[in-house]
Amino acid sequence: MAPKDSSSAPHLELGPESPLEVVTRFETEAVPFVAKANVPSIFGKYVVYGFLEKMTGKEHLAIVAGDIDARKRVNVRIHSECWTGDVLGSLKCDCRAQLESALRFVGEHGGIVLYLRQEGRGIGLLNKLKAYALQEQGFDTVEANHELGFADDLRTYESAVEMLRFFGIRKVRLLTNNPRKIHALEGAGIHVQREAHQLASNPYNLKYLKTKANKSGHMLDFKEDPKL
Ligand SMILES: Nc1nc2c(ncn2[C@@H]2O[C@H](COP(=O)(O)OP(=O)(O)OP(=O)(O)O)[C@@H](O)[C@H]2O)c(=O)[nH]1
Ligand SMILES: [Zn+2]
Repeated sequence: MAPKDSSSAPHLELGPESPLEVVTRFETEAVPFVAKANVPSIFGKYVVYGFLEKMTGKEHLAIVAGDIDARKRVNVRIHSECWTGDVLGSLKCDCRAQLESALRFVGEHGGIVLYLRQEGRGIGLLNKLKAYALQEQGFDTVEANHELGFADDLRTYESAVEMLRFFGIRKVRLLTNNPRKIHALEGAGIHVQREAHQLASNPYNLKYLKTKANKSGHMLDFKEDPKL
């Protein structure tokens, strides 16, 4: 079956696949592709593909650099929205540093940054601010979520999987320290080779990073600065 709007489908080198898989790729109703445009940025030149998660109305983005050859392993970063980090440059987390590093990496080597609109590990920005207020009273990231009645991490990666399928991608070099992202993709049949994605810590995010490592299973290798 032909894509609904063949002019908007990406120009990709695709590997051999069954007609069923082709249909599946273009009939992804849950998170359909909506629009794309060139976006040159201070980090590189990208084509930004927009997708709509119909169930929630969330607008997810695939920030693509270079030509994607879906027969090969593709560099991918899955980034969850963090307004405080991404926009404000907050030092309380490592999000902005990771986003910039990933954008530069794919800008140089080719690949995709999936920008998922699941702020605050899925609790939303206002609840994240409430969690930050609790953290000022001594709670760590996980305890603050629990205090507010949320689980540790509400995020899911089905939309990321659908977006990767849109591009026909089956093998990724995933820039992450988060085992949940790896399990989510592998559970969906995508082969994952992990690329560590750890940036330098600072005095404001050290506790946050240690909580990631100690409570959320993140694969972080701390070289503690004795001055911190
Ligand atoms: N609830 C909550 N969310 C936070 C806090 N600090 C940062 N976040 C959110 O955590 C998410 C970080 O997502 P990612 O950049 O994908 O990072 P990650 O899940 O730690 O995994 P990797 O960076 O891939 O290893 C963003 O949605 C942030 O808004 C916090 O204190 N509480
Ligand atoms: Zn952040």
